Amino acid sequence: MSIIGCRNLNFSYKNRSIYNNFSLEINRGEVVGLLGKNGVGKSTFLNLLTGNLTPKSGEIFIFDTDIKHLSNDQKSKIGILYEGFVCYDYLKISQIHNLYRYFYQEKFKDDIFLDFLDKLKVDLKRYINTLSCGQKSQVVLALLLSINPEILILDDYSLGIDAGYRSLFLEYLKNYIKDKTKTILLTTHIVSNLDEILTKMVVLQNDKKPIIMDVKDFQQNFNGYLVDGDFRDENLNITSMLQINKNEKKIYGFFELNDKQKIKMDFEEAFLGLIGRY
Ligand SMILES: Nc1ncnc2c1ncn2[C@@H]1O[C@H](COP(=O)(O)OP(=O)(O)OP(=O)(O)O)[C@@H](O)[C@H]1O
Repeated sequence: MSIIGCRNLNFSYKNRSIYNNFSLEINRGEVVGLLGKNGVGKSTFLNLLTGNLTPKSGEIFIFDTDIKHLSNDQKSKIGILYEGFVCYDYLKISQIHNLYRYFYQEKFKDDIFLDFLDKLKVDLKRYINTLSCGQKSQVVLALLLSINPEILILDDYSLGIDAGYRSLFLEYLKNYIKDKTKTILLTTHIVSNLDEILTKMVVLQNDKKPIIMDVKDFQQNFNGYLVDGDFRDENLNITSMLQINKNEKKIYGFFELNDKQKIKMDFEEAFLGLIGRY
């Protein structure tokens, strides 16, 4: 049973088609990155998934249930971070904390929230609207993790947060998914170290079919090579090319070239090799 998915999804904004017969299955325990350049349709997918937008046609399901028919109990097991985090700006951190405790009762994990807030080092009496963008993100992410949802949907979780907090949050996420009962679907523009938690990547591309693959398969089969500046091979399916100078360039793709120098790549470089740098 897939826990999140869509079948033959079609969606357009007026005449700009974003999804064209898009199908996706995410299983329980997977951590899926919905990735791609600005404007390819990442937030749109999350908005379709959460019912904020309605598709032209196709089915969208969560917990194997059409999203139109999700029960309140099913909804309470989903934690969503919207891009730019809609948050109760006019409340103090302590008030929003109490609100969540009251609403989620024993489901709310106080220790997780307080542990995060301790690292944030701000007074709980501060109003949310007096916090910096990154601090607001930290409060919202702490609230989300504290309700311990079965499904976590994070739209651009890295917005405004610094490298230290991002790495702390990734550590928490690793712990959160350890028993393989939780599922995460996230979008982000910061892909460095993402391979530490992602199991699957869904790479959306303008006017092209999305690439859906396991991160391990991507890392094993995607290569980059340093070649001569004038290298050409019409038979190679080169996903992107980076001219370094007149005599050298890097080429990337799902191919093996035994007579060329392979580039040692981290996930970020491989990802840029896949989608191209602009
Ligand atoms: N309400 C709207 N009306 C018309 N076009 C829209 C609307 N919302 C988004 N778009 C367009 O649809 C495309 C997909 O937008 P979306 O926000 O899903 O992209 P994204 O991949 O999340 O982008 P980013 O990485 O910049 O957050 C973009 O080209 C955007 O300009």
